[in-house]
Amino acid sequence: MFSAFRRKIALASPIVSGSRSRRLFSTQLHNIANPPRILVTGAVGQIGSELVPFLRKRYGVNNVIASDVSEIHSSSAEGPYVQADIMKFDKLDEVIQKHDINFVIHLACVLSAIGEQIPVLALKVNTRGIENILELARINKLRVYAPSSIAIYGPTTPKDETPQECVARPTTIYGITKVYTELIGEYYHQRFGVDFRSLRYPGIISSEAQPGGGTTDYAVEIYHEAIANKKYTCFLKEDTKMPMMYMPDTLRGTIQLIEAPEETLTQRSYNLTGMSFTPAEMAKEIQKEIPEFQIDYSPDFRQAIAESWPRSIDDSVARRDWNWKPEFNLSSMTKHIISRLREKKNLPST
Ligand SMILES: NC(=O)C1=CN([C@@H]2O[C@H](COP(=O)(O)OP(=O)(O)OC[C@H]3O[C@@H](n4cnc5c(N)ncnc54)[C@H](O)[C@@H]3O)[C@@H](O)[C@H]2O)C=CC1
Ligand SMILES: CC(=O)[C@H](N)C(=O)O
Repeated sequence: MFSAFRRKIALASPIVSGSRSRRLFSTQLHNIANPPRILVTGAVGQIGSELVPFLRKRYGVNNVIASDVSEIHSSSAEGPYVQADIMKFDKLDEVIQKHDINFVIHLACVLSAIGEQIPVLALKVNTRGIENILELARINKLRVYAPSSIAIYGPTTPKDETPQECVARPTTIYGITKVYTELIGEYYHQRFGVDFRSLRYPGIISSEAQPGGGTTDYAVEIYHEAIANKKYTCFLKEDTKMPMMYMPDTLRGTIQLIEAPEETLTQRSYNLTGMSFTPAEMAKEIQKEIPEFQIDYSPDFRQAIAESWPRSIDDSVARRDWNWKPEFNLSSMTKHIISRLREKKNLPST
């Protein structure tokens, strides 16, 4: 009876062993003759709006299909775009078949601050989204990259130089869903051979795209306000140190991980960081470029979230396994962003 049951299950969902499946599911991304066919979910968000053009430059415009629940897509991301809700399995399946997708970059999510305002939305979008993507990956033999976050860590995690492997008991709904993302991704990898990879991004800072409702958003808003109004009211206390990374490093690190040969990887989800600083340190750096800039502080509910996360991250395992090394620090990023924002607004450089 048991063997009949096993045969039935095997027919319904063809399970393959880890090593064979890794060969089956892996696509050599840098193979020019056979480029990947990538679906990016959440493509309209902060990371997607810069990652999509970056991927298109590397793999070809028509090989990267941007998608989001939103009807509108960024003007900078010109190329194929599909409106698709991550909760709708059949619609996603249709897009995958129609565009011959073999790799999903899953960015659709609800970030930490919005997550604490509407926990049930974050819970649904962030868990059902990854479940749908992984199940589609299992059935269609797709690769999956889905970012995690420093939000997987919580108050009982070591705060400084948080190691790759340590206690991950977050207190935000967003963090809980990110732990789930990592674990379910690892399960699909071990059980079904899906090539699942992830990076635990710190706060991502960009000059081009606006943040989408996170706790680290102050570190993006501050530059825009410094240029527009020469002052900023920060929603975190001045001494709240957090791990961060500039977008060009994020894009480079993401490509490095997704293109890394399978045999070099010792993890499915890697710690990653660029720098760590406080709002006061960031303000000081901005004042070197804009001496009149003023900052004041009015901490809100996001202070408690920030205090539950690490102050700095140990990403030595990523450095060792696939040669990760950030290029920007607080000073070089600040100079770069301010000159970029001035350029966009046709303002003189000093
Ligand atoms: N931006 C950051 O600082 C960090 C981001 N990450 C991760 O990177 C990924 C992308 O983040 P961001 O671009 O910053 O987020 P974002 O909030 O800017 O963008 C998320 C996108 O998902 C879309 N979306 C929401 N619900 C959807 C649904 N039901 N169906 C389809 N699309 C839906 C939104 O319309 C939005 O365009 C997420 O997994 C996030 O957890 C991790 C750590 C830091
Ligand atoms: C660190 C993150 O995951 C994100 N930027 C957030 O603040 O929610």
